[in-house]
Amino acid sequence: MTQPLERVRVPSAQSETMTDQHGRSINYLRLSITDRCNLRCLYCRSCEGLKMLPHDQMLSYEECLELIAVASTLNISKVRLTGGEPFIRKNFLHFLERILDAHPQLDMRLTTNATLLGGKIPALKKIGIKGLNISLDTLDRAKFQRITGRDFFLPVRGAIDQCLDYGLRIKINVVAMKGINDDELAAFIRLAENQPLDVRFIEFMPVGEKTVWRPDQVWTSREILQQAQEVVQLKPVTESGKRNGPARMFEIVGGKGRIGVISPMSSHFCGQCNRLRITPDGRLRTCLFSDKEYRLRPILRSSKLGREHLRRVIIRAGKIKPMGHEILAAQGRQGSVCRKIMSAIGG
Ligand SMILES: Nc1nc2c(ncn2[C@@H]2O[C@H](COP(=O)(O)OP(=O)(O)OP(=O)(O)O)[C@@H](O)[C@H]2O)c(=O)[nH]1
Ligand SMILES: C[S@@+](CC[C@H](N)C(=O)[O-])C[C@H]1O[C@@H](n2cnc3c(N)ncnc32)[C@H](O)[C@@H]1O
Ligand code: SF4
Ligand code: SF4
Repeated sequence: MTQPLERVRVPSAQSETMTDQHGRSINYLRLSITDRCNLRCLYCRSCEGLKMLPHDQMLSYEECLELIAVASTLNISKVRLTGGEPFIRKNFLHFLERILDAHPQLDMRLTTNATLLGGKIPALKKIGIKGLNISLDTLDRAKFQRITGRDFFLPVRGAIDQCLDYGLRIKINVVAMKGINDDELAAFIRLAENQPLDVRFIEFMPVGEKTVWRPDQVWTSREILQQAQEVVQLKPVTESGKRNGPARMFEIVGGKGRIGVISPMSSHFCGQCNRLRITPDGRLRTCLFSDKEYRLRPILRSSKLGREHLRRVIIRAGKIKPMGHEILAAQGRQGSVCRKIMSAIGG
């Protein structure tokens, strides 16, 4: 249950670490810079007739920079840029440069479908990007077209090889779906065995009111790991120090890369959740699964309300961040857990 915002006390220190009512430290922001995408992935935004945000409702790069500046005063040390497809937004590379110029210490990450990466990899490297999370749910060209609605498998596959040539660290995100890509486990394992990259299988989540998700399509992490162990020997990666996120990673004995699982459906990691999300129209979403959002854009655009006000709203909202698995449990096993679609949240 959430508390009304006005009852939450906010300390007035200039730089502070955010901790929520469950004792979770918040130090990671996922900033979605667009709801637009050149793919139509069936698990994310397959529905026809999607309404896109008008441009004037999307945060400008200046407003995003202001948000990142405010986040850095709250000891947010990691910012992931996502979308929609972030590379679809004009002057995105220049925006990345501006972020790193202003915040050289920031751990800045990107999640992309890699369709538009071709030719940009040397520039990314020069800007100081060390790695990319790339979505790829199949190693088969025809199936790629069936899942994403577009025939862009070859450019994506090429971009992954080019990233590796340039020494960028690659994590491949595979949405694990029974009846769709569960016949490709061995092929993905071979990819991680032969290349120095991570392949992470994400359990299919029922996000978006028109989701095509069905419970019988969830290919669980437990099943994936059991099946993987029939193909290769796996050694759990034990995290030294603080937990780095929801993925559980495994080395492939004798291989170059690793495989991992992200299990939002079967073994929730909400107790360690350290993240906030900002939607492209500047709404703070404190949990992926909760449609409760806090409108930051009017504050950013106000001539009267300043940075301190923005900080306070973020701190107050962060304080009452929900436990997403409780929302999922309350929703039952049939429908979607939240109304907004993934491409409008950022994953
Ligand atoms: N339910 C839930 N799913 C998440 C959360 N974070 C990530 N995921 C899922 O995992 C996917 C992969 O996330 P990425 O964008 O690659 O980011 P990440 O897992 O934080 O990546 P790293 O920081 O590299 O570990 C997301 O798109 C979501 O589908 C979370 O907080 N809650
Ligand atoms: C919304 S996309 C945005 C970034 C970029 N367009 C991409 O695909 O990497 C971020 C991540 O969300 C994941 N995702 C989208 N819908 C999902 C769902 N229903 N269940 C699990 N993961 C999902 C995608 O696989 C992707 O890795
Ligand atoms: S998962 Fe990414 S690439 Fe696929 S439709 Fe969603 S936003 Fe686009
Ligand atoms: S479901 Fe919500 S609380 Fe749980 S890990 Fe995801 S964002 Fe965090």
